[in-house]
Amino acid sequence: MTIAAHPDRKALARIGASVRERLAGETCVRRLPDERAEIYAIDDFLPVLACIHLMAAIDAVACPSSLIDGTDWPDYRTSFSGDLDAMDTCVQDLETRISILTGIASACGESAQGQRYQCGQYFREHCDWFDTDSRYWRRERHCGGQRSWTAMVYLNAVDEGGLTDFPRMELSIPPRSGTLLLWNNAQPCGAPNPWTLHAARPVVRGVKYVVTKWFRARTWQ
Ligand SMILES: O=C(O)CCC(=O)C(=O)O
Ligand SMILES: [Fe+2]
Repeated sequence: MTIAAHPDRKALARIGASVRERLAGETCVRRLPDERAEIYAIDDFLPVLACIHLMAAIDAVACPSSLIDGTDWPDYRTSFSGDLDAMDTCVQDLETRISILTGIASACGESAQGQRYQCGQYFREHCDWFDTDSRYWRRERHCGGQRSWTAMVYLNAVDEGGLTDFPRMELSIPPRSGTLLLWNNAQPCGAPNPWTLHAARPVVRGVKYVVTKWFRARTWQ
């Protein structure tokens, strides 16, 4: 596919530039050391009490995780997950913090999804951007289109394992309570960025909790 042909490319290039500019002015934000993808970490993004509340909220909704393409590959994503209550004030506070930081309208974000990995559980290598040649894209293109940025907050530290790896760049991020990881799923030109391939490695000791917000190029519905 030529660069110009990627769906939502112009919107993604515009969103990328405005988030980049905004983050550049934030001293608390550190960019991970690889030019091939824009990945940022912000420590102490969420207070401990909010993390504790959100872990309990995840326990209340967690069911075996599914995959966006609707396939049932039992070994691909073994975690438990669920959409968090949009009326929960902690969830709203998290969403507001992310929108203030990034400047991306909350309306472009999918429901906040909580995820729990128990011992041995993982999420194998995947990209968060959509494969626009797939069947599921016929549905997703009408629901806000391509994914722009991913914002994921770790709610706790894990005794062993549970790292988020970007294997194509040899980056490894250990979970830490309250740290936000933020990455652009697109390249500066707005085409999907294959370097953003990532995985949640198996938890070896402990339990891991995260909340993920995936943003779209347009309003999510
Ligand atoms: O749990 C992780 O470290 C990664 C989760 C993830 O890839 C996602 O929510 O899209
Ligand atoms: Fe992901």
